[in-house]
Amino acid sequence: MEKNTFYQVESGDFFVDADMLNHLNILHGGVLVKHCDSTIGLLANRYTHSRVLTVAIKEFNFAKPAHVGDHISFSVTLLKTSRHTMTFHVEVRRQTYDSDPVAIGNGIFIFIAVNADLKPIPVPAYTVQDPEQQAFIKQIREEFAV
Ligand SMILES: CC(=O)SCCNC(=O)CCNC(=O)[C@H](O)C(C)(C)COP(=O)(O)OP(=O)(O)OC[C@H]1O[C@@H](n2cnc3c(N)ncnc32)[C@H](O)[C@@H]1OP(=O)(O)O
Repeated sequence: MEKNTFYQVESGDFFVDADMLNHLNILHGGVLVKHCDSTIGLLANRYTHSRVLTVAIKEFNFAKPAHVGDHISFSVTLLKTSRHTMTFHVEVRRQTYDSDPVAIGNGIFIFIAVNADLKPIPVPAYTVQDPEQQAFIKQIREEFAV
C-alpha cells in the first residue's frame, strides 16, 4: 500500500538557549508550546497551501524538563482532517551531544485553513492507506480521544 508522505514529519528543531528558561532554569513551557505551534503551523500551511490558524490546543503534556544546550526536536503526525480543520499530534524530544533522544512532551493541536479575511475554507481530504501508518494514527487517536 502506498505510504502517505505527509503523514509524519520531523521538523522545527532548536537548541535551548539561556533566554528560553524560566525561574527554575529549565525550558519555559510557553516557549516550548510556541515552538510546537509554529512548527505545526508551517506543516498545516504546507498541507493546505493556504493561511492557517491554531483553533485549539486540545492537550499538552510536559513529561520531562529540558536544559540549556539540549537539542529539541518535533515529530508531527497529521491524524485527521474535517471540512475546515487538521488535527495534529506532536511528540517532543530532547537530546544532548552524548545521549539518545528522550521524549519530553506531547500534545494535540488543531489548525483551521482560512482565507485572507481569516474565514474558514475547505481543507484537502486526508487519506492514509498504509496499514502501519493507519495503526499508529489509530493508537494515537485512541490514546488522546480525538
Ligand atoms: C499559529 C497561530 O498562532 S494562529 C493565532 C491563534 N489563533 C487565533 O487567533 C484564531 C482565533 N479564532 C478565530 O479567528 C475563529 O475562531 C476561527 C476562524 C478559527 C473559527 O471561526 P468560526 O467561523 O467561528 O468557526 P466555526 O465555529 O464555524 O468552526 C469552524 C471549524 O473549526 C472547528 N472548531 C472550532 N473551534 C474548535 C475547537 N475549539 N476545537 C476543535 N475544533 C474547533 C469546528 O468544528 C469547525 O470544523 P469544520 O467546519 O471542519 O466541521
